[in-house]
Order: sequence, then C-alpha cells, then structure tokens
Amino acid sequence: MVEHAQYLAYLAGEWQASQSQETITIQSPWQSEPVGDIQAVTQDEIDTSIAAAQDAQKPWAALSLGERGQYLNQWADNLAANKQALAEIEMAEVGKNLKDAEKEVDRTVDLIRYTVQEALHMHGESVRGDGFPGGSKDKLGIIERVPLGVVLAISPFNYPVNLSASKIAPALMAGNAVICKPATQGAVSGIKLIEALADTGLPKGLLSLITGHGSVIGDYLIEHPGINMISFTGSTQTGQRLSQKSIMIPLVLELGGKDPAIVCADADLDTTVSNIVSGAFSYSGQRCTAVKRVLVDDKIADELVAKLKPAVNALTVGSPDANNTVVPLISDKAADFVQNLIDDALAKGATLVTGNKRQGNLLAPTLLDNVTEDMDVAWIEPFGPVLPIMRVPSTDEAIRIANKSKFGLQASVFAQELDEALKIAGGVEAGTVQVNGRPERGPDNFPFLGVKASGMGTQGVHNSILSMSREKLTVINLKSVKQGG
Ligand SMILES: NC(=O)C1=CN([C@@H]2O[C@H](COP(=O)(O)OP(=O)(O)OC[C@H]3O[C@@H](n4cnc5c(N)ncnc54)[C@H](OP(=O)(O)O)[C@@H]3O)[C@@H](O)[C@H]2O)C=CC1
Ligand SMILES: O=C(O)[C@H](O)COP(=O)(O)O
Repeated sequence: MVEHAQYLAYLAGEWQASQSQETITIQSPWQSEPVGDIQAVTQDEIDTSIAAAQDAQKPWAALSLGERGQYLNQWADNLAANKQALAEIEMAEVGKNLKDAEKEVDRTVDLIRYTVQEALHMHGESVRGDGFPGGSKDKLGIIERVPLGVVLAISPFNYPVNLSASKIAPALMAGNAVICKPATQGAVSGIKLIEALADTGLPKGLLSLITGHGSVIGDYLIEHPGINMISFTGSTQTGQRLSQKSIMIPLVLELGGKDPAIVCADADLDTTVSNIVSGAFSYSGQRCTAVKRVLVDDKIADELVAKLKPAVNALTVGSPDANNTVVPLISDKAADFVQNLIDDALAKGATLVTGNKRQGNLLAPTLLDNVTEDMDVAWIEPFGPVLPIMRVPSTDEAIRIANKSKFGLQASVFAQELDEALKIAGGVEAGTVQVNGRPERGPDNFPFLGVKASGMGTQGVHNSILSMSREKLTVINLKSVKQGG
C-alpha cells in the first residue's frame, strides 16, 4: 500500500504548496485508500513558472550537448535506482499491473539515455547558393537546429511516467525549458518522475511541474504567450480544443485511435490470435494503440472466433498487484462508457462471444462478434476491454471500413502473402501499419504518429527532437570562392 501523502508542486525550481491552498485528492482506481493529495496550482504560479523557464532557457541552451546530457543521464540513473517505488506508485495511481509499471520505468530509463545519444549525434547541414538557377557559390548557408524556447508537455493518465519523459527529455536535449502538466490521475507518478530530475541539480526554473485539473488551468496554459511549443498526448477531444486555442505555435498531438486488425483469409491464425488478444486487452485496452476492432475475412471468421474465445477466456482478470492483464479501469465513468458501448451493440444484434461481466470498474474482457456499422462500438474508441469483430467479404471492404473511421493511428494486417499484405497496408489511412504484429508505439526509435483525428506531428526520439527545435539559417556571403572550392 502506497502511503497517502501531501505532494508539493515543483514551481520555478522550488517544491511548494500552492497559494490556492487547494489540493486535489487522487483516489486509486482499485484500492480503497487515496494515493495522495496534489496541489491545485494557480494562474499566478503558472505566470511565475513560465517567466522562470524563459530566464533559465538561454543559459541552458548555451551549455554543450554533453553538459545537458549529463543531467539527463543522471536522471535516468535516479529513475533506475527508484524503479520499484515508482512502479508501485504508478500501480496504485493508475492501476497498471506491477510488471507493466516496472517495464514502463525501464523503458523510460532507456528512452532518456537514447535521447541523449541521439541528440549528441544529430547535426545540421550546409548548402551553397549555386544549387538554384542563377545562384552563386559565394553564398554559403549554414543550417543549424536551435531550441524553440519553452515547451509545454501535457501527458495522459495511461503512461504517466513514459509519456511525460518522452516529451521532457527531447525538449531539454534540444535546449528548451519545460512546463510539464501531467494528467491529474497520474500526477503523483509525474511528481516522482520530476523529483528524480530535480535531484540532478537541474538549473533552477528550467522545469516546472504544474498540477491541477486540465479543465481549470488547461486553457490558461495553452493560450499563454510564454509557451513556444506544445507536445500533447491525450484524447482527440482535448487535442482538438488545444489546436483551436493555441496561437501560432508548433503543436504535436498524439490522440485517440480505433486501430483495426485486418485478418486475411491466409493469415497464420496462431500469430494473429496472440497479437490481437495482447493488443486488445493488455492494461484493459487503455492504450491508444490497442487493437480496437477486428475486420476478418468471412472465409476464416468462424475459425478465428473459435480460437479467440479461449485465448480471451485465459486472460487473467483482477487487481494489478497480482499482475493481472485485465485490471480495473481508471474510473467508474470509464467503465460505464465501455458498458454502454457493449449494451448498444448487443441491443442492435451483436453476438456476445464472451465477457460482459462487471464488478464496479472491473470489466471482464469482452468479445463481440457480428458487429455492424450501425453499432457505436464499430467507431467509438472504448479505452477498455471490449473487442468488436466485423466480418467482411473482401479486403477492399476491410480497407473501406478501416478508413471510414475518423481515426488513423495504427493498423495491423495479418496475412502470409506479403504482396497482398503490403497492398492492404498501402490502402489503409494510418500513421503506421504493422504487418503480422499488433499495433504499438515502440521501439521508441521508430517514428510514432497519427493521421486524421489521431493527431498531427510525429514523436519517437529523433522526431521529437526535431519537433522541439527549428532550423536556423546563417548565410555567409563570401567574397569569392577559390577555384575548385
Ligand atoms: N496517440 C497517443 O499517443 C495516445 C493517445 N491517448 C489518448 O488519450 C485518451 C486517454 O487519456 P486521458 O488522460 O483520458 O486524455 P485527456 O484528453 O482527458 O487528458 C490528457 C491531458 O490533457 C489535460 N487536459 C484536460 N483538459 C485540458 C485543457 N482544456 N487544456 C489542456 N490540457 C487539458 C489532462 O489533464 P487532467 O487529467 O487534469 O484533466 C491530461 O493531462 C484516449 O483517447 C487515448 O487514446 C493516450 C495515450 C497515447
Ligand atoms: O498511450 C499509449 O497508448 C501509447 O502511446 C502507446 O504505447 P504502447 O504502444 O507502447 O502501449
């Protein structure tokens, strides 16, 4: 049991109680005890934090990459040393099972170290004017990457450690200051993540952690003139609001998904089943990249369903401390939302293959067959353990239904005939198509992006560094270029 403690906010380089004198109690989604109380930070404190970030940014950017990297490597070491405690807090706070929470800390440590190495190895380029008609070789353009200023990092509840660090680390390596706003349910994990960074002796003010409800302080943060770039991961609804309200600054948005698994008639069903089941149900489907619908060729649909059913029934269901795969959802509201999708589908004639049992916010993994386009579960992202199966007469029909969704995060194609798999992959509108594998963000050196309502801009370590910096061109007008130069 994690001790219920009062947590301070990290504002302008100091751990402080907010002047608001208001705290928010974080209730565990599965334990009866609260996880802790966090500060409800005020607009004045946001102003002070952003001003401190602006002051600290230029001296930080003046440090060498190696000097900046030392702080980050120390951060990674601190996290590795505190792995157990951090994983236990995350498990208590967002209900991720202990093994997966530990993996998230390991992945974060690797990501931070990799980000340092990546930044050390990135470089600019140069260009001569004579590449353009009439241009002169005497013009030498030096293209460097420079920081943007103050980056606002907003993260969701489901990866409170990794999806905060995967914004903070590239922002800092690119020479920016950071304002981090974690999800409220996830803020205690975020505080522990930042403690490990603050303990490196990071320059005062370079980073602040603003806690408080997004509905209260979110708009103030995103409209703040001191913010120069926003990296956001969360729901499409919040992402769209953010893109409407932010003013002429670069945005990277990683949003919701409805990732289809397209199963062709020649698919290797064992590979397909294990990928679909882990893809759909790990962490109870609370992953943006979860498999959220299956589009299966009629010819093998019965066989696929017959194999999926026992695999789903074999999933372990219960509390996260016993390392169950299917765990209580983040809130009762989230469970009601999923239940409504199941009820709607069953009322409209879907076949219940297994599941549809509930104890509070713990839902049994649920498999629905014969789902049709009039059912909400065909289109809406549940962020919970329900998987709809839609039977299709052809791959063209699978592609049509895949693309009818407003989302376009990832998709999977299961087929043994590679030419056919690639043809389908080419036709599906998604940031990434996985052939014979489940959708997933990692490994973190891969680009990660969504199209349509799933986002804009690209993450992944290299692309995050690019998105948090810009090109700066210095043109040297030479007197004359030496012969052969
Ligand atoms: N594509 C991707 O990479 C990923 C996408 N997601 C998506 O995120 C959703 C689940 O995460 P969830 O945390 O519920 O998402 P939300 O959109 O509810 O919240 C995400 C973050 O935005 C904050 N926020 C809320 N309102 C505002 C506002 N007006 N201005 C600025 N920030 C605001 C939240 O704070 P607070 O908690 O205080 O409300 C939280 O920090 C799913 O749709 C999922 O698909 C999740 C992970 C990865
Ligand atoms: O929040 C999410 O769901 C992630 O961005 C996806 O990460 P994963 O594919 O590594 O679970």
